[in-house]
Amino acid sequence: MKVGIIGATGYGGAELLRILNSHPEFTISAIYSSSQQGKMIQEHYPHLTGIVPNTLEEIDPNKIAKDTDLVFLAAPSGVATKLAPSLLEAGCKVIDVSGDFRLKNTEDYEHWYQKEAAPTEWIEKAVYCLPELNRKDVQTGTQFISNPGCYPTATLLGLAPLAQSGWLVEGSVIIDAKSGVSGAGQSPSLATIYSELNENLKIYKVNKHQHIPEIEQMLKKFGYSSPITFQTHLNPMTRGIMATIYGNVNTDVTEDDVWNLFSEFYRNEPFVRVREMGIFPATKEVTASNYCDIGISFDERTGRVTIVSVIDNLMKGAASQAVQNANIMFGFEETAGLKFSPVFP
Ligand SMILES: NC(=O)C1=CN([C@@H]2O[C@H](COP(=O)(O)OP(=O)(O)OC[C@H]3O[C@@H](n4cnc5c(N)ncnc54)[C@H](OP(=O)(O)O)[C@@H]3O)[C@@H](O)[C@H]2O)C=CC1
Ligand SMILES: CC(=O)N[C@@H](CCC(=O)OP(=O)(O)O)C(=O)O
Repeated sequence: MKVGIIGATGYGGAELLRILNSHPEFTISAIYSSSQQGKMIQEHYPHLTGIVPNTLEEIDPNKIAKDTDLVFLAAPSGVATKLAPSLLEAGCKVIDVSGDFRLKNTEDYEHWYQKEAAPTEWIEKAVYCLPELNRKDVQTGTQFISNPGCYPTATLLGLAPLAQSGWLVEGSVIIDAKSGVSGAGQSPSLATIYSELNENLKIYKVNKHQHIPEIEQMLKKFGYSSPITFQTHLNPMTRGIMATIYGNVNTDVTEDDVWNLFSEFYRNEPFVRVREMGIFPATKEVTASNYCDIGISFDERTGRVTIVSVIDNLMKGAASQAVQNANIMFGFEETAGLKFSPVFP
């Protein structure tokens, strides 16, 4: 299967290139850039020297549809809104890693992203797929997948077992999340320069993060309908997200119930690893992999469960999850090209 990457010069695009370069089913047929056409990818990313094809091409939807079976869109929000419809109309399959097609309610998108939403007919066509929770929504013939956000991936995988169990007390969920700086992409900003980031810890987008409605949209489907408190922090590290999630459970629930729930829920999931009760994962334990690792503790004094969920934001939070979705879309083994272990230390 021939695949192309739009946004190959970005961090998410570079990870897509690295993964797809050794994928057993997909062959990279073209890489595209809106600003560096004709340049070679190694001029931008020396670590990708040797990858073929290496010349960045202009973005022409009709040509892309001729040259590829599937295109990954890894561009800033607002770009897919304009580009995805023409790629889809030209006959391409598309996986978009931006937030443009995740929210089914266009008013939510416009409120939280402060951008014009895509036309409703295309939003309806987009299948939101966090594989462990939504793989059944991808049918034979699905042409368009909207890849989940990085924070929602960590948060929803952490919360799904409890949210679906019906044990969660409405209104009790609080999520305290931290991300490495690669989550902000490659474009420099004041917040991401070394002198502002190093030896510092900053909370940002307090009660305004654009991933809040995405998390709530899924939680509602699980039967948890209250608004959540969700806060994000910029941590002085390159990769990784840790979502620390708190929620109260009904009074008759025990620690064993919580443990059995999580271990059963993820028993057959190749990319979710639940630690023993009271053992917690660290971000480095998933670096450069498609894993989401989860730790749980139940405090019987407060009736509160603490869940810690870690992912690599560029991998399970973006590129490797997009490849997992591509495997599902084409009916390949879901783990194809993704079975590598994390990099440590
Ligand atoms: N970083 C992360 O951890 C995650 C990112 N995402 C989302 O993935 C997307 C990509 O993120 P990331 O790789 O970090 O971002 P980067 O800023 O690192 O890269 C984005 C790339 O998009 C391309 N681009 C910019 N404008 C346009 C345009 N008008 N048309 C086509 N391409 C354009 C640029 O390449 P060029 O100029 O060569 O075209 C650029 O290299 C974003 O929507 C982001 O929100 C989702 C989950 C996690
Ligand atoms: C550290 C950091 O800045 N992270 C970014 C993640 C953005 C992202 O992935 O954006 P979409 O999923 O909405 O496309 C943020 O918090 O906005």
